[in-house]
Amino acid sequence: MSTPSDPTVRIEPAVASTDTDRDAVLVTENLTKRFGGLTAVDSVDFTVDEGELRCLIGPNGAGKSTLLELITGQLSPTAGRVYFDGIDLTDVPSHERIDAGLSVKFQSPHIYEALTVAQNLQIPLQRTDRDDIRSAAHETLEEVGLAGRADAPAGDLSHGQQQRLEIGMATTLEPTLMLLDEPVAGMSVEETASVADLIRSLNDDGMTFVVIEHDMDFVRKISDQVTVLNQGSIFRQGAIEEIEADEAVQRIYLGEDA
Ligand SMILES: Nc1ncnc2c1ncn2[C@@H]1O[C@H](COP(=O)(O)OP(=O)(O)OP(=O)(O)O)[C@@H](O)[C@H]1O
Repeated sequence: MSTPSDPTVRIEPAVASTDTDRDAVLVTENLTKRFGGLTAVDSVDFTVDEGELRCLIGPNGAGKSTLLELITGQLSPTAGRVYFDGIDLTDVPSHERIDAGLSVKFQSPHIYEALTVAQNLQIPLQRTDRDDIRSAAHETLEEVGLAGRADAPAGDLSHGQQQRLEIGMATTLEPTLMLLDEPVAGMSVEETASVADLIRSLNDDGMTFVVIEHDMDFVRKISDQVTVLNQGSIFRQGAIEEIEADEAVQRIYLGEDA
């Protein structure tokens, strides 16, 4: 568990979930979100262990983004709890969850187009206690394959390069868990392959991931374990081969009742 770098951040009381496994990084219990009469996330018990690279898939409107926003704190649940490293974060604001080791990259890039690539990386690094911000930014540029573009305005990068830059910005905080919402949407085959390589290499180095994705070729490249969400509930969980061969999963994607 990362220690909050900001001394003003207090995450207490530290209430361990009864269902938290020793190696579980993320546990949701009975997590529920209603929008009026619509239950977007319905009593979800979702566990991710340390070191996992879990993909979260499901048809449009299944509740994937809502679940992610409940985990990051962008949304408050109607019911249920969110535990991170055994600590109850349900009522902790989202910026404090970042300090606790939870990073998120939303679907559209959130970068500063007028700043250079290196300057963009320096922004999150200022949140850390590192005193070698310039060299840390360059290390990350190497990692995300953008070393040659350090001085280019971020707005000049391709869509795929911007996504890699933003993943790099999130990794500078050395999160315990990285959440990515459709990281390869709108990318070329080559760009998708480079993001897949980056995620795999960060995961090989020990970073835990939850990745929401529709592109099944990409899911196959990066993940062995997949969770399928349908109508707000966990529908299936298992190895990618089993999930793809599951006729009930195929039916929900066709909009048929399973
Ligand atoms: N702020 C909101 N207000 C009302 N309804 C919402 C809100 N956000 C999401 N919903 C509804 O909740 C359900 C789940 O939406 P969500 O975006 O989480 O699904 P998703 O699985 O991420 O879909 P997609 O793959 O299309 O992005 C949908 O029916 C959606 O219309």
